[in-house]
Amino acid sequence: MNLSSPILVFFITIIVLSVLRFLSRTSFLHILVRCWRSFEDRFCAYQIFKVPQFNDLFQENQLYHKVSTYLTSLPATEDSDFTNLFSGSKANDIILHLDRNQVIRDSFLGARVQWSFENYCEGNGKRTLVLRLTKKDKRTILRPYLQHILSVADQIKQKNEEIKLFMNLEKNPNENGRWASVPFTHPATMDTMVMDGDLKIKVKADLELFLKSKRYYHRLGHVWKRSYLLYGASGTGKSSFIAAMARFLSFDVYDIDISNVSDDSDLKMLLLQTTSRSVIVIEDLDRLLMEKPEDVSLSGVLNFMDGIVSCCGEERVMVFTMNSKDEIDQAVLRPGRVDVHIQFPLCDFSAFKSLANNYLGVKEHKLFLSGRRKFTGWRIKFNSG
Ligand SMILES: Nc1ncnc2c1ncn2[C@@H]1O[C@H](COP(=O)(O)OP(=O)(O)OP(=O)(O)O)[C@@H](O)[C@H]1O
Repeated sequence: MNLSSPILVFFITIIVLSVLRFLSRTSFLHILVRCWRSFEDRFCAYQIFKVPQFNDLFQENQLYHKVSTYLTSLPATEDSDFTNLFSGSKANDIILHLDRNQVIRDSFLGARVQWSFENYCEGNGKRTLVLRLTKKDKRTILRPYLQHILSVADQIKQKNEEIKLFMNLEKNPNENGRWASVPFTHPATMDTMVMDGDLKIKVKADLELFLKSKRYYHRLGHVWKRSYLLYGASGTGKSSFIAAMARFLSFDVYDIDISNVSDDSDLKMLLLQTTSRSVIVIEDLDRLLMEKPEDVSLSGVLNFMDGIVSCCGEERVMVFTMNSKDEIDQAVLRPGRVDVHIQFPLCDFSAFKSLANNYLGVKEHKLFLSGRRKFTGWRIKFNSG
């Protein structure tokens, strides 16, 4: 035995005595609790409410909607032990939805995260999505991860081309908001619209330019919106053209029924509850302005058209229809309020032949006169941009 052995024994004895003293003061359970707490302290949680609390507008949280779309697309949802099945808007379409308290794991840039659907108000089904991740990863991945989710959800929406028609059916808001939605199934597209070919190209180019002009609008300090006036006699294809525009843009349609609007602030609230990337429609604006309804004032309508209150959302196309704009005060249609005017003429013979071809597959008929196809009466006027 050399000299270091007694010193070693001395130190080992001291350590053993200290551990015994520590254990005599602290029960094993306490140690376990401490370990668990320090493990839990590493995590943080974020809640995404379906309808934000204290939101009098009952406006659905778009982040909730997009995160649900994203989670539904993950293979982990299919692998989950308990998943709800729903039919989709298309035939034979099946949608998976996680059940309450089921957990789904995902990873992003090497970090692991965990999602769960939870009810924050037992009984009435108010739902929230909870994201859990470590505090260490929070700083580096939270924002990029959420941005990633938003862009994946947008891509899924575009791929599915599933657009919705929203209608304001009742005057009083309820828990689900002011808008009721159904899948938008109007069959009109830019291809099926019968109109002057040049005009169709101009409209498509205008819409495409609008989509790319976010920076331009921001630089000028304008709300990123574009307004169209479609005018012409009844049955000349204005509503079909709105459907074709929505399909071309893959935007949802919000069709405002003024008779279900209780006052100017209700009109504002409806606009606030529309989402970005949408077409907002007021049909028969001329009738509305002539009849001067009691509930909604002219200034309420003009503010709506200016999009003053729409500054909290972006990428909106507003469409107003009229039978005729002759009697309308020019201030209502001034540039900025309405950017593009498109006239829809009565059907001429060449338009009739195209419609017969589109709807009935009749290309030639003995009653059809030969001659060049020329559409007459279509007119487009750009007020701005
Ligand atoms: N230019 C067109 N191209 C394709 N279809 C058209 C055209 N014009 C009219 N139609 C067809 O005629 C029908 C009536 O058209 P639509 O409802 O779009 O007209 P509208 O101008 O909106 O009428 P209203 O002002 O009464 O609402 C639809 O079935 C539509 O498909």
